[in-house]
Amino acid sequence: MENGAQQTPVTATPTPKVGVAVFLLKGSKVLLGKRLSAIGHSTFALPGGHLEFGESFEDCATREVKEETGLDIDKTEYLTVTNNVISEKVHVVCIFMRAVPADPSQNPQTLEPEKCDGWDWYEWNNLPKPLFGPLEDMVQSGYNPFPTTAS
Ligand SMILES: Nc1ncnc2c1ncn2[C@H]1C[C@H](O)[C@@H](COP(=O)(O)OP(=O)(O)OP(=O)(O)O)O1
Ligand SMILES: [Mg+2]
Repeated sequence: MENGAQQTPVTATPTPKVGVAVFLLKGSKVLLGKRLSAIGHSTFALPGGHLEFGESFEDCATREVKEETGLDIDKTEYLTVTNNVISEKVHVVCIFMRAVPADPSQNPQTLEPEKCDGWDWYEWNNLPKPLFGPLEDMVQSGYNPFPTTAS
């Protein structure tokens, strides 16, 4: 959000927000970046952000990945939702989506350097540490974002 129009006044009662995070998958790799935002500082997280008023989950995923990495995505689909009480003041219901890069040769760019240290592809079986709390919880629970291959 650029203009801050939807920001909650500091005096208001905290309310849950809706976040959308995207498992951008390339082969057996996933795109992660080290967060520089206050929430989850120095942890590795998926691209994503807050759902804007009137937006679909798919459009939010497409917009946030483009804003943060410059990448265009394809085959965007809903995966799951988690409820994250991150601190006394931060409660985010996070919608997890899955997508693939529209052009696998396109490299991610660090378009919001104040929010992310840089993007890279990581093997799902060799993820960097520490992961962003909500993502770590999913990994610990055995969650796998990759499509199951037909046997
Ligand atoms: N990888 C993730 N796992 C779980 N929750 C996530 C993940 N990424 C984001 N979220 C949730 C928690 C975040 O507080 C919330 C918003 O994402 P965040 O990256 O902090 O916003 P943003 O600054 O990129 O977007 P905006 O400009 O829309 O506020 O979504
Ligand atoms: Mg973000």
